[in-house]
This record gives sequence, structure tokens and C-alpha cells, in this order.
Amino acid sequence: MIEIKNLEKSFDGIPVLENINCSIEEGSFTSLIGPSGCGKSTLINIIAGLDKANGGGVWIDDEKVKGTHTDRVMVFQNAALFPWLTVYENIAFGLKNIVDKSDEIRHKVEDVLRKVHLSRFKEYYPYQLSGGMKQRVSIARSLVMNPRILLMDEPFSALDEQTRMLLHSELQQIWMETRQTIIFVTHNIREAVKLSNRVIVMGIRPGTIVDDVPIQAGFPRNVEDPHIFDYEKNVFKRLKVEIEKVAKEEMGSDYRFKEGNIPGNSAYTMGSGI
Ligand SMILES: Nc1ncnc2c1ncn2[C@@H]1O[C@H](COP(=O)(O)OP(=O)(O)OP(=O)(O)O)[C@@H](O)[C@H]1O
Repeated sequence: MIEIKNLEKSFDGIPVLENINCSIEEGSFTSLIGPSGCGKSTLINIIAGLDKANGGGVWIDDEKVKGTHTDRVMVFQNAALFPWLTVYENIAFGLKNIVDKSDEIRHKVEDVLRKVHLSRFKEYYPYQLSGGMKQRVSIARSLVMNPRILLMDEPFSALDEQTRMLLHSELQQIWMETRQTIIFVTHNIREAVKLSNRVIVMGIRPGTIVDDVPIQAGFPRNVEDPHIFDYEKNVFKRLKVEIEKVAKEEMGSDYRFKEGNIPGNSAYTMGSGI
């Protein structure tokens, strides 16, 4: 169980996160969504131990997070692979510090290569891979550490729609197989609702949790199912209030939000093209 209690964070005296309180169940898939700059990355970085809170904090099984740990691994938007290493070597890289036996390393790497369907490409170098394949290597590099918690910061936002859909089903299969706890930052409501047990909506200035939406539907999910679409509409409705606040601050208090379109940031979509 991850518990975030009274978490506060400011940068240069400016509050970014305020009074964040929530518990995240072991084995769950939680998405964080909110206006740009509301502190989603800051929060996930604090959970990873890459940054420190100014008040309160994060506890995992009653132990306070004080720094990074191989139990918590991040996947970023940019795969950032070592260009001079092959797919296999990129994945094995982190393991070499914690596993001595080369047989064991090989077994673990081969296993995750199968999970992300890249076994055939293990001798390829990053420049020979598509964006989606690079991101799958990045996911494999995290999975091979066998973390309890996978923290994903907009992992698919740089990918085209078709690749993104492929990776959704791959990630979902991996999650159903491993039941690692996943915390997933996204701007895409459809992605959040399709993948998660729960969508946490954040507000801005300072960042707070404004809504917590459990998604009670089995997997795999069809985003055209009216039941699923209703969840998307609910999240959109709540997020719209927050985006409108920002738009009014930035564009004047008489600004009116156009239905179906979030101003100023085309990244906020219910799915593709909405
Ligand atoms: N290291 C830092 N120093 C100063 N300010 C920072 C730092 N990191 C983040 N911020 C500020 O904190 C706020 C929250 O940033 P953060 O990246 O966490 O938001 P976000 O919700 O992830 O944004 P986006 O959706 O655009 O990625 C922003 O105003 C940002 O400029």
C-alpha cells in the first residue's frame, strides 16, 4: 500500500502541491490526470524518491520514502536508451549491479523481451528501432528490475495513435500478468479510463486532488462501450472545470470554454481527435 499523507511541495517558495492525501492499493493501476503544470510529474517524482516533499510525504508499507529504490522504477516519455548498446544490453544494464550470475541475467532479460514482444530485435541498436519499439525497450528495462511499483510519466505521449493503442494492450497484458502497482501520468482521458482501476483528477495552483474516479469495468475495455464512454465524460467534466480556471487566469475572466475542446492545450483529448 502506498500512502501519501499531507504532502506539500514548493519550488522557490511557490507552492506546487498542497495537501495531497491518498492511498494506492497494491496491484492497482492508477492514472493521474490534470492541467499542465498541476504537479503530476512532481508528485510521481516524489513517490519515486527522485525529489523530496517540503511537508508530509509518501509511505510504502509504513516505511517513509527517503530516496530511490529498485522497488520503484520510472518510465519516462522519452525512452533515453544508450545508443551504443543493443536492445539486450540496454535491458541488462541495470541488472548487472544487482545480479551476479550471467545465466540469471540472461533468463530475466529473455523473459521481459518476450513480454514486450521484442525477442527478435534483441541485437538491434536503438537507431534501428521505431519510437514504439524504443518505448517498449524502456518498459522492459524497468520490468527487468521486477519492481513492485512502476511509475510511468506520460510514457506514450510522444507516440502515434496506432502505436499507442498497441502499447496499451501490451501494458495491460503485462500488468494483468505481473500485478505490479502502476501509477500512470497522462493527458489523455481515454487512455486513463481504458487502462486504470482509478483516475485521480488534479487541480492547479497549487496542485491538489479534486476528484478520484474508480473505473468499475473489466478488462480489456472497449472505449466505444457506452459504460466506458460515461466514465470518460465524467472525468472530462471534472477536468474541464480545472482547465477553465487556468484559461480564465491566462486569457481573462470572460473566457468561455468551447464544449468538446480544451483551450490552449490540444494534448487534452478524450481520445484521438476530440
Ligand atoms: N525543478 C523545478 N524547479 C522549479 N519549478 C519547478 C521544478 N519542477 C517543476 N516545477 C514547476 O512546478 C509546477 C509543476 O510542474 P510539473 O512538471 O510537476 O507539472 P505537470 O502537471 O507534470 O505538468 P505537465 O502536464 O505539463 O507535464 C510547474 O509550474 C513547474 O514549472
